[in-house]
Amino acid sequence: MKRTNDGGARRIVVISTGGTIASRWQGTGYAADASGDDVLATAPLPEGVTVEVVDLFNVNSSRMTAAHQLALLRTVHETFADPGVDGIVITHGTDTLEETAFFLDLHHTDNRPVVLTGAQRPFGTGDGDGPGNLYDALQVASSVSDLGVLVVFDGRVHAARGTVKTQTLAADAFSDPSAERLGRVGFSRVDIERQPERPTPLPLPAAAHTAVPGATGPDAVPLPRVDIITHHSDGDPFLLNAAVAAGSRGIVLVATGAGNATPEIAAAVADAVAQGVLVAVTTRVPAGPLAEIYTGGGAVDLVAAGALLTGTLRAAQARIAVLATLLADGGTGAGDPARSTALLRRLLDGPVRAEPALATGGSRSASAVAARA
Ligand SMILES: NC(=O)C[C@H](N)C(=O)O
Repeated sequence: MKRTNDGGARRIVVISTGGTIASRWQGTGYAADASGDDVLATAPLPEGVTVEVVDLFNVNSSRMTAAHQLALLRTVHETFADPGVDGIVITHGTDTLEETAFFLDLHHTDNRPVVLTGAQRPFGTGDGDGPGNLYDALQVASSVSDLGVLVVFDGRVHAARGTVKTQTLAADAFSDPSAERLGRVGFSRVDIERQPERPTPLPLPAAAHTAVPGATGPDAVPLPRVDIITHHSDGDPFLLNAAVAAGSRGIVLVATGAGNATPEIAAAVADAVAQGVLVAVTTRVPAGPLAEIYTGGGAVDLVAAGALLTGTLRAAQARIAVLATLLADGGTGAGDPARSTALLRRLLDGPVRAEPALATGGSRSASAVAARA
């Protein structure tokens, strides 16, 4: 379907992927099943905008896979091959929206915007937030440039990088706990208050040309396995070792505090790295950077074991950075580990070092700091 408001000088393509914005009652619970045309029909169009709809898939986003994300990335590139397109809006479930947004952002080379949005309340309900979010997303997609991939939700404009789902049900579902939002949208205005920080984008991965969502058998492209493992009191290396044994090419360790675990886990990380597995360390704490402060199984030892700290990126987006690295370096995770490590370092924020006074123990000795770890 194509819709135009008032001459429609700005051409926006809406790519529909499912989520609550497209979800209807199935008798036992909600699931995505409304078409992109039906979703678009719920929203008014900003003045001067023409919209075309692409129905790509229709899934609850907890079922999103790397094959879906690669297919979406390919569709974005194909859509922007048309110079007459001014921007793209993607409707997406909120559960994994931050992963897809970041994956697209890491590969986004165009100055035209890609804006992801969705809803916390289902399709076709009188109190739904989908129509307003879609209207806002269209407004942003038709008026900004050079900001990379954006998340527009509940009147707020967020950079893809760092933005996570912070509310399970409330309408203001997204924020970056470590940074301010980029801007606001509302009352027919888009106000951008700061520029996002983005690394040099990656080229389109070769696997993007062949990965088929849901494919098994000969159509299935072997995409690298990347696992997330969370540390906690009583934590041991069992799951990390099991992930390596299951064929993981990348592991995100969700550590405690500023990036700490145990000596046993640090030893397991060293073993994994020796086998060519990329290991990134993030934290269970919602906000703030990772930092090399503690030994005794802390971030100092995890880095010495060959892991990379993820700056302020949290688990789901750190996993996407590892996945994108592996895809860029050969597509299957069988590339050169040293090259992969250098590339992943570029995609992550640089590790934040401890203040010199604390790193050397200040008036305390370094071993006293270690003993307190
Ligand atoms: N609000 C939502 O969109 C949640 C939904 N389960 C999804 O991610 O598809």
